[in-house]
Amino acid sequence: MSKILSQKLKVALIQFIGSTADKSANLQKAAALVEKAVKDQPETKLVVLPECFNSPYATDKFREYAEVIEEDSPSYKVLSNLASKLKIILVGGSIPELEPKTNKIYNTSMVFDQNGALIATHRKAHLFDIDIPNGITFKESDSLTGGEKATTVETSYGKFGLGICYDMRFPELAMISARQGSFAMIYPGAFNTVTGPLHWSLLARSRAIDNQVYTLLCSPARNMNSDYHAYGHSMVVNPRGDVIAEAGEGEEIIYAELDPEEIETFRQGIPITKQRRFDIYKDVSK
Ligand SMILES: NC(=O)CC(=O)C(=O)O
Repeated sequence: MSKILSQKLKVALIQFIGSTADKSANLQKAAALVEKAVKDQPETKLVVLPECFNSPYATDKFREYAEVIEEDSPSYKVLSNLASKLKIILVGGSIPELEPKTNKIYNTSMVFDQNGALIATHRKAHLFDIDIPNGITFKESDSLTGGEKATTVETSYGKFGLGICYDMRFPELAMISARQGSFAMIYPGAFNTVTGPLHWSLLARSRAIDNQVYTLLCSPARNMNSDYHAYGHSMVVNPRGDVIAEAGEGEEIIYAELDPEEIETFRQGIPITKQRRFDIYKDVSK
């Protein structure tokens, strides 16, 4: 049987502050760090950037920083060039996207392959509208529109599912991708100092063990000069639910090796992927 991940895959998650007011400086910094990640550990083949990696994470700023997704838009150009120059799969965190036909704004992740081709986009499907008394109030739907699809990305190594931040609270997206044969779920995400300690690691581990896949969460580093204080703690969780790499709160690049044997071994030991009772819950399994 062919493996869902074709070979061992070294990944890097770039946790950094890209939320300053100067978008082009944020973009240049992201590019420099992606180059550094691959230079420091040349076997790295997949790199992930954080949610809103080149703009403030603020509902009143999304429109100002938004880009149309097309070949000559600034983020597209930089990410595509990096991916082809470094011969990596690049999960470009997310950016505010302007859809020119409807004038709507989305929170969108672009993924590029080793040739610099855009192979997927995912629009954050579940908007972060929450109100925790004495905690945090945030309403992405003040300026954003939610995406309409689950996203599974096909690469030369195998498939992975892609969600953005709040999407990870909804197990269905991960379940759909895992059942399509994904080896990992990747979530650029910016939890905060209220919800991060509560749920970040728990959700990463839950999505991993629900589906026996790797889970990769890539956060911005904490910026105390911005209004939104990202949690940090970018992490990689293996299919058994162990955190195998974790950042602190500051700027940091973390690495991990994803191993197809590990997926197979965990799945053989606890064979939930073969024990599903679709006769009972077929209505939620598609
Ligand atoms: N920022 C988000 O989209 C989600 C988040 O912070 C949370 O779910 O908590």
